Amino acid sequence: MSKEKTPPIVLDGGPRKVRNSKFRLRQHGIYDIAYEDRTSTQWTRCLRPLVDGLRDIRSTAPYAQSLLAEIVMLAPMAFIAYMLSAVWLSVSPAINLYFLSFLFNLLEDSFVSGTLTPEAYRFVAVSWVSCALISVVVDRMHAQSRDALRTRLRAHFIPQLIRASLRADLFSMEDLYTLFPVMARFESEFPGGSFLQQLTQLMRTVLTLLSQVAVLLHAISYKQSPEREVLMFFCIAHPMVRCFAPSNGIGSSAYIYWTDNQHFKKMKTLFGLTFSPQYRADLILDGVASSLETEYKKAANKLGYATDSEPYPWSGGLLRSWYWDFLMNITLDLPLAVYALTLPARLSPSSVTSMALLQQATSSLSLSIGEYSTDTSSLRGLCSQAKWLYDAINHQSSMPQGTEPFPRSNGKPSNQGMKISFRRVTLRYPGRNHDAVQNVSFDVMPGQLVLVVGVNGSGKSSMLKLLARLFDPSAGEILVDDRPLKSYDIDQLRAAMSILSQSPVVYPVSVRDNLCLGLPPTLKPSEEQVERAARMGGCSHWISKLEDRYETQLRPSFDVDNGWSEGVYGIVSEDLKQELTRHNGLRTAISGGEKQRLAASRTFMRLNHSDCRLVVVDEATSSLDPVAERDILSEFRKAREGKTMIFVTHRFHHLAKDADQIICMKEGSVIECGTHVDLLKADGEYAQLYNAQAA
Ligand SMILES: Nc1ncnc2c1ncn2[C@@H]1O[C@H](COP(=O)(O)OP(=O)(O)OP(=O)(O)O)[C@@H](O)[C@H]1O
Repeated sequence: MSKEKTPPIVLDGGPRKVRNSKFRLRQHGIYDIAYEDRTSTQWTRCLRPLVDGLRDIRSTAPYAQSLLAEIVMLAPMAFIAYMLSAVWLSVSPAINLYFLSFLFNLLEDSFVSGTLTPEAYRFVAVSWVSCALISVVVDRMHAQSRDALRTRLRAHFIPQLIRASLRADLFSMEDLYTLFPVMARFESEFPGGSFLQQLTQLMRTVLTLLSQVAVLLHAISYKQSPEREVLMFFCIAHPMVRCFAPSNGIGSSAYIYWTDNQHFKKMKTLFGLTFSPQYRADLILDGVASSLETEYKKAANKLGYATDSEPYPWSGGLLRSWYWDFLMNITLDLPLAVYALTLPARLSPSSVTSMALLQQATSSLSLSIGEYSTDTSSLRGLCSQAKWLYDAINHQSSMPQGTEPFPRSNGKPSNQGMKISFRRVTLRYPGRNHDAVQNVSFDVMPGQLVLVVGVNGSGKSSMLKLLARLFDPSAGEILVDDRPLKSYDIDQLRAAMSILSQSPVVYPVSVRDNLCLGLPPTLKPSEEQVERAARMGGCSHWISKLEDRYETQLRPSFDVDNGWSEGVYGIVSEDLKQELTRHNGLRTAISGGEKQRLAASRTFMRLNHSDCRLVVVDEATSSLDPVAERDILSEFRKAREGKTMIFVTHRFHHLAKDADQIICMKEGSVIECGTHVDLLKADGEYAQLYNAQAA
């Protein structure tokens, strides 16, 4: 066995300037970091972010204003309770500080006069305790009103985001997470909630700071000069240093980071493969599973001890220069030390109370200022969050939306199939260097049964995607009922189409809901109607074997956040774990063929109960046994009345003779078009494909 060489330890590198680049680079373990070089204009280094920030705030503040107004209107009482409680929680530290300084002043007076005033002590004690009690009650009120507001926010904004998201075209889908401010688990998703929280946080920090400064000034104003000035200086020295210290080693600039380390990338990929359920079966079937551990170990060994934690400002290599931390520490403790050292020379009761006050004041003020310096940058974030939410809600698809109703009221009666015309249509997918559909022209007349055939990758499915307007042609035009496809209201047009795709999906809902999704919202299908659709799609048999039949919850095709809320916090007993399992819904997995039958039944449900004028079946029976395939296709043929039907299939022998038109595609182009008899006579590509099947 060959002995692996121990890899070297990689230390962080300091900043380095890249020639002809406006970026500076530094290294953090396996990561490269790039940030903007601002050293040439030193004075703008501090001002620039401030000016940029103000400019941003100016442009985005109207969004924040609208969002705030919308939140207030949603739940005025909860909002008032939330804000009032926030105000109390902000000023209560200052009130405590006030009582503390009051107490110290009482102490001083007692020392000087030699008499105690019990009423005054009682007053301070009662007020202090009451203040703490009020804070407990207000804390609860704050949490309750926050929860009430969040519930309203979710109910109000999520439907708007759903609508906007479903309007997005496939090009924007790639940016879905950038466009839509919903990334976390559904349970923690409250659009506008973090805006509200940050707004309150900001308000609380400013109020806390102001009230503490006011109380301190009030307390210090009782002292004699120069003690008053010394106290003042000591109180603000540390918070000021804290305020001006850069937040990390690259100042306040934003930065990017990446890694080209192949070993790390391999480890990440192997980890992802192992823990994503989608790959589990394939890993086992392909015999890859057994080698994953060894491969991971090999990659980890090659990576060695290089730091692979992501470069956040608080990780070692990116910390600010050491002297800032030194200055912070020394300003925190030194004033107190100096004060204490000089104390014996002028010992007085007043000096003792001053020291205690100084200690309390310095630490609480510096804490507030620390929070303040973090929160001011979030004023900018706060406004842009509001903008993000509104931008998402108002997101428009990059495909222009038509307004013409479908079917047109003055057009053909809706019991006729759809007429479809392709006119020199070309489609090139973004980032591809060849056309998936090239200069294609044909007409499908209302009510025709059309067969689209061709070898893999010849552009059949792409043509259907164009028809459903998942993509728009790069050139040419598509007409529906002699009007441009683009001119129609896309939702109404899609409602008149039923497309059964190559890889149908199972939704994370019950069998019944899987069948009924996509029906007009007002329709409440009866038990018989659901069972009939299931029968037509060949599902009755396997559904009858399920314990909960139509109510069985199905395991989805993709692991999406589907609202199955569950969780464990901390270490729980076995009994608790079992109780949780009892509450978790169990989801049933179904086979590939059953999925296709389910999807076919869903299509039949739509055919039977909605105004559907075009049915497209795209290679949707590939996992079915020949008998099931024949039965389903025959059900489709029976349901032809008043509909145009397009079948895309590689196994077309039992459809060919019934087809009014066969379109044969190759490399994105239509190379033959006609009836089965015509095309066999022509003895071209179609005849070859047909004869290959018959053989
Ligand atoms: N979303 C996409 N993005 C980029 N290229 C795509 C996309 N979908 C398909 N293609 C490419 O377009 C070409 C045509 O693919 P299409 O799926 O339309 O062929 P097909 O005839 O339906 O194939 P099959 O019979 O295998 O289903 C192929 O080269 C394919 O790689």
